[in-house]
Amino acid sequence: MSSSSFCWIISTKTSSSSSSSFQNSQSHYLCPLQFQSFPFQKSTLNSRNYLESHQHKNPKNLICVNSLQINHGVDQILSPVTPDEQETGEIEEVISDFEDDFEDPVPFSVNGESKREQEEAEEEERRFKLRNGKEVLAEKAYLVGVEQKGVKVESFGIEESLKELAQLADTAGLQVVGSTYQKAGLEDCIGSIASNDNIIICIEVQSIVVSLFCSRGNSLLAAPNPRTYIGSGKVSEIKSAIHAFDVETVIFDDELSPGQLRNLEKVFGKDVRVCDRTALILDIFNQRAATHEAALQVALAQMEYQLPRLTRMWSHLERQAGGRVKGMGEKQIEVDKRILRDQIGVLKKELESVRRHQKLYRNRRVSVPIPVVSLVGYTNAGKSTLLNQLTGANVLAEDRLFATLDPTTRRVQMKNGKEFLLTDTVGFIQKLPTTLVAAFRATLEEISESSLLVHVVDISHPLAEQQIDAVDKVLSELDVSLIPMLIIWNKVDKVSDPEKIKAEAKRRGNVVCLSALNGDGLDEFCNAIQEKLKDSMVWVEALVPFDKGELLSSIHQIGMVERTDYTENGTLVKAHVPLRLARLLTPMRQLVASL
Ligand SMILES: Nc1nc2c(ncn2[C@@H]2O[C@H](COP(=O)(O)OP(=O)(O)OP(=O)(O)O)[C@@H](O)[C@H]2O)c(=O)[nH]1
Ligand SMILES: [Mg+2]
Repeated sequence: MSSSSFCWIISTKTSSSSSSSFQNSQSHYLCPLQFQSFPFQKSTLNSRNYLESHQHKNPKNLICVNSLQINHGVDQILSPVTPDEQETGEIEEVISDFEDDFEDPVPFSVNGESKREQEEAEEEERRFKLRNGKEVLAEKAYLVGVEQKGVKVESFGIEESLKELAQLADTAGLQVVGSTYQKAGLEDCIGSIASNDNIIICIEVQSIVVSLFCSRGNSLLAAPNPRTYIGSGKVSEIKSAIHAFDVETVIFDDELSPGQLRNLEKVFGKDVRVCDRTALILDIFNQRAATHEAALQVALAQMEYQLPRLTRMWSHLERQAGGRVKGMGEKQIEVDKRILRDQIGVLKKELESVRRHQKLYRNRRVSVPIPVVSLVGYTNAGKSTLLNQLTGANVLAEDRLFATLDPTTRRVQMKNGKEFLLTDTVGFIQKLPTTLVAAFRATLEEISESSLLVHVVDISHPLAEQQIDAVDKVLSELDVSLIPMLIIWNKVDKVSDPEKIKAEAKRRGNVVCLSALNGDGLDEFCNAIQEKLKDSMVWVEALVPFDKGELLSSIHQIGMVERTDYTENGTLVKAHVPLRLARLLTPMRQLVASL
């Protein structure tokens, strides 16, 4: 084993003081380690990708230990051992200490070369993604997040937020090649070995490579850096990642100021696009907008986002003029901003006219006073699946973020013949950009005009509670707090203990468990809707003349009739009805009073 064990130190310093300090102290460690130094890799990159890009080994033989574990990682793996202990079993035991974080190692391939080639081909194949029905080569994206000191992580942790950002990037058709974040307390985690350095240590033990990696760039950010949002160590780390993986887009998990965006673009170079979560979401919305109204809303939101960020023209002009030509650039940028402002004005007018049209349509619908129930919830919670299941609609429902952008309304007929309208609309997400909420305000107006909100929760999601908080936050911005709400715990078929979840739902009240996918719990859902709607209805007693038969059937269809008596002047009805129907019945209610 000793003959096959060696260590790679990837260090920011050339032949590396870290390598020699490591080498000096290694004689009594595990086995004689051979060192190979690679200058200026400075990242907490996924070491599998790093080694893959440098073609050292079949990367499937890598085991990665993340930077948090490096403290005990170095000590344990490189702890002094006697020659007798240099047996496989001993080594395996060391490795198994980390097994929670290890990926299953794949046996080393004898035919490593061809396997790697095949994997490279597969990797290249995976880069082809469908975008607007066309196959395109996915851009390579690198994700960056920041966990700020003192800011209570009230909802999503930084790792979960980055995971979601990766899903968003995938939805946008990008290929995520790595990610990093800035967090507290890692600066001394590799102690004397790399006190001034960023290093990745990879140790091959038999056919398995254990890789330890750490970066000084992980130091704590007390507050976002006003110039670059992240610290300078992190900036250099990302630059290295850009080189190592040929990154084309760097995506930040938080909204960057125009200045930060500009500075980062300068540092990372002209071939790298820098964007933030907001721009990524806008891009997804742009790809997915199916109706004219949605397309206009997204275009408007994109332009408003771009206006303060117009930077490209600067550098383009500077290059053309062979240096910074202040007056010229300023003039051009002002011209560009004016053009953009004009376009925004045109879009706003067009959008207004589309909305007027929509409102007319909605008002026509209001004249049939069927209660409107709106589905709201986190993206991917199952809203469209529920609408499809209840109404036989064919709304696109898929395991992707933001599958739905445009509202769809369908009539639901319950078993007892009662009816309501169910509206499915755009899902919410944490850190939803305010520009986007504003742009979609008109779409979301549907929500504010409904009699009941149904908050659909994916209860099988590990972050269900945090998603609920994120949805409540957006709803509070929409001023819909007066509308009654029913909570649905969807995807109960996916949880490990459905009975426990159902018992908890019962204990809380106001919560219905169901599976929109297989239809379990739909009857309870409809009953709960009816109960809730009744709460939002008003009690009326009206004498409906015989020639107003259609009103009587509306009362039966959408209201809850307690009693009917036939008199010689018409039908005396006592019922709960939606407010709008109650208004239509006003003259007939007065007739009762005069009886
Ligand atoms: N197992 C299981 N999967 C479900 C259930 N409901 C929905 N899904 C799946 O969850 C994914 C998302 O469903 P959608 O209905 O598109 O979710 P959505 O809330 O409309 O999402 P957006 O339109 O993105 O806001 C799809 O793959 C569905 O098949 C359920 O009850 N059980
Ligand atoms: Mg949907």
